[in-house]
Amino acid sequence: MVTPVIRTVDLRSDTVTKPTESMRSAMANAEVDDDVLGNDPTAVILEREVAEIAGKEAAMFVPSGTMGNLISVLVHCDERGSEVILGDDSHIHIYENGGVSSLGGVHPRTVKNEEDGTMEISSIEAAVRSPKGDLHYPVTKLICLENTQANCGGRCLPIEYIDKVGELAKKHGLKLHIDGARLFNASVALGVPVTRIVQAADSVSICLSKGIGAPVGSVIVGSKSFITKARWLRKTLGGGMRQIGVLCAAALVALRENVAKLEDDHKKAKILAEGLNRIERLKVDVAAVETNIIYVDLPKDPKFGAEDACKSLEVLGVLVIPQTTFRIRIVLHHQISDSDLDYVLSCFEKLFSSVPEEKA
Ligand SMILES: Cc1ncc(COP(=O)(O)O)c(C=O)c1O
Ligand SMILES: C[C@@H](O)[C@H](N)C(=O)O
Repeated sequence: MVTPVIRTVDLRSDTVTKPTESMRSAMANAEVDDDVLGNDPTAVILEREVAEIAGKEAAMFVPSGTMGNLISVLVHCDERGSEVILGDDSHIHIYENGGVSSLGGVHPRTVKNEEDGTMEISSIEAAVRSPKGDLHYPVTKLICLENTQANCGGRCLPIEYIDKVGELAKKHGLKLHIDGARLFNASVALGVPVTRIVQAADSVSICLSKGIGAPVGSVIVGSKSFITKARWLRKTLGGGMRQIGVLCAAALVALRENVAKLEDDHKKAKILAEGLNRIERLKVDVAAVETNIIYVDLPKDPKFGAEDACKSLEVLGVLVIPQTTFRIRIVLHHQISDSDLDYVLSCFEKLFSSVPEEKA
């Protein structure tokens, strides 16, 4: 008999949040206009606000972080035979369908992501290929970082590190892009303003639809000339949108109301990580939980791996996703309550406190 679901706690990602009442009201009342034929007035307000938050000249709303990264890479890598240096566990390389290559013809040159989300600076420099180099080689145009680094567990890149990569980029005449899908999480966790974190970057893609809970969208920031080129590319990719003020209004509410909630997401993540780590058969690197992402390592039981555990947790109403064969990813967000945490812990205890019955 299937245990009745007592409640549903959705920890699959911070992309699962539902628009708040204040967002829905703002959406309903948004001032709008055609953003292809002119400028949607609410989009203009949002773009100005995010450009100021990031300390960059200009900004542009895009429907997804994937499109934000793609446009940014393609603006910087505007010549055939261009190469981008990025982490081997970066979202651009792993989860964006190889768009930089398949759509942009840009060659990815991966460098190992360390556990803390960085790439060794010496390895980045060794990967740079110069236009004066060997006839066999593509030409490096861009370095991409990711802050926080999602696949390393939401780790924050230190400011000093980003500045050093920026210096390296300048030394070799390269540009620096930051995939800032969870940049607000990094800013809150580091206690450093967004402007300072991205100071060395030529462009940044900032998700509004993740931790701060907008229903849709990201914003890319950079110089005025970067955004002018980006706007053309967005249209080329079919991203020219009409009355986007409906979406931008919700994003403005997210910016103004939800950045302040991120610290609590991080606190909840730490509490849940500590609780899970107390369950004997589970292992969590609690010290590595810097923001809202937790990795839970399961016993290496081929009869009950991450996929099986996620299915069993789903029956209890806890929604999480497998990260690897024996690892589960949990992502906290502002619509998770303290009592949800207690319930999630009880479900993991129910599942893992006893050694599973030999499966028939
Ligand atoms: C680090 C990172 N970058 C980019 C993206 C892409 O954002 P979107 O899902 O809006 O395309 C995501 C996840 O969604 C992400 O986790
Ligand atoms: C899976 C990935 O694309 C998404 N950005 C997430 O973290 O949920």
